[in-house]
Amino acid sequence: MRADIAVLPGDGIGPEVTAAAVAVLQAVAHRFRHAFDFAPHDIGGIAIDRHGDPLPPSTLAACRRADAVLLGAVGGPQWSDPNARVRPEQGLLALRKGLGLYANLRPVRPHPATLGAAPIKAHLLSGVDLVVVRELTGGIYFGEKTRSADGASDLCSYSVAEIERVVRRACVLARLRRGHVTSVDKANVLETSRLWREVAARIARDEFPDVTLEHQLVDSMAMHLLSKPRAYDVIVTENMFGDILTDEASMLAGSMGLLPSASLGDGRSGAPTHCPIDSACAAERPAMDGRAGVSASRESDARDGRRQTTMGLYEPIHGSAPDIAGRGIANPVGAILSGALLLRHSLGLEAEAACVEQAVAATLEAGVFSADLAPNGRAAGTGEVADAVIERITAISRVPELRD
Ligand SMILES: NC(=O)c1ccc[n+]([C@@H]2O[C@H](COP(=O)([O-])OP(=O)(O)OC[C@H]3O[C@@H](n4cnc5c(N)ncnc54)[C@H](O)[C@@H]3O)[C@@H](O)[C@H]2O)c1
Ligand SMILES: CC(C)[C@H](C(=O)O)[C@@H](O)C(=O)O
Ligand SMILES: [Mg+2]
Repeated sequence: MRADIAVLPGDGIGPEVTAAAVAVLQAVAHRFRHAFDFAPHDIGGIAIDRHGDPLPPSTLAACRRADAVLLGAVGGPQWSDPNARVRPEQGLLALRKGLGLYANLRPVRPHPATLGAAPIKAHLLSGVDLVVVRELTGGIYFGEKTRSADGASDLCSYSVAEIERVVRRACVLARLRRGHVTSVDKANVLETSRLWREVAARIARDEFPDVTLEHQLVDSMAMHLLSKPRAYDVIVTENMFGDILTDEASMLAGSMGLLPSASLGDGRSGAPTHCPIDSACAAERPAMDGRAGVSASRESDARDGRRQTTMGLYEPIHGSAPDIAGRGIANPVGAILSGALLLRHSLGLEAEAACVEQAVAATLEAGVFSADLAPNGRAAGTGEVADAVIERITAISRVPELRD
């Protein structure tokens, strides 16, 4: 297969983890005889420095043309002056909005080998397997912002249609997992949350009678996520709650550096609407330790009849980590697993995606840990972790069921 992948390394550790993810995707292309073209483009702080714009029109146009976009991270102290006219983060938000990527999937499946790095008791973590579906192009992030001498405001608004489409995505995903959706809101205080709850309840009742929906207030959700994380399957929530809850959820896995994400819309403009999550949902399952394996994913292919793919943006959930940038010590696993999601959701390459996920799992099992996971032990650098994954891609691809 030929594929054009736009690569947006961004700032801080973004270029370091993106280079690792690209190296892994190149190894996949080599092993499975694909031709992936990687074209770098500026976004974020570096784009402000070079173009005066955190999302230059040339970057957005290249992303629109590409089959998929791989992004590192944006931001950093040099662009964080509160009075700055433009900020790196605006580039990322404009990209998500510009590409219509309203559903952000953030799978959380702690690997047994990294449980020791998590600040939560290990017995609470084994078997945790959840996906947060974060609404990504609405809410307070995109409402009108005002600032005057005596105050400031950020408007939070949601339309019915914005809530319907993301809740539908979550329900479709749940249907192919354990059939359970937790909708998170703040309906005891916010009007947008009361609408969210009403719409979520209607969609689940009318369109997904086979899915169990529960509602949870975001403050107590933050607590339950740590005290009973195994209770959750699919969590759907608005933009800002999803941002905060997923950084919290990274502590279930052991590090911010471990979690990948896929941001999806309805496909290219003009293309028929379909749900890429249909085919990808079961495939979220092997994300960290390969327990469900390739055969489960192939079963899902068979159910779907054919692979469904869509353009998407793939990025680790972490930021530019200015405190460790430039030292070659960042954990590239979140970026590498984002590359696996890219193979699955945008290129329809399930066996290749599972191969990357299994190679990451085998790397962690072998104790190849970056500094965030091995504070007192011998830590592997960013490139060493990537090399270890690449080595295992070759080894895993000798397993008969993974041969193409
Ligand atoms: N998607 C994105 O581009 C994105 C996401 C979050 C934050 N940011 C930006 O990043 C900048 C820094 O934000 P922050 O410090 O709040 O969050 P951060 O995610 O950059 O870092 C939080 C902590 O996690 C650690 N960390 C993050 N990723 C890691 C990795 N791969 N390996 C090892 N350790 C890792 C960092 O060292 C830091 O201690 C800000 O400008 C923020 O806006 C960007
Ligand atoms: C950098 C920032 C705009 C971004 C967000 O809040 O969406 C980040 O925190 C994330 O989680 O991707
Ligand atoms: Mg965030």
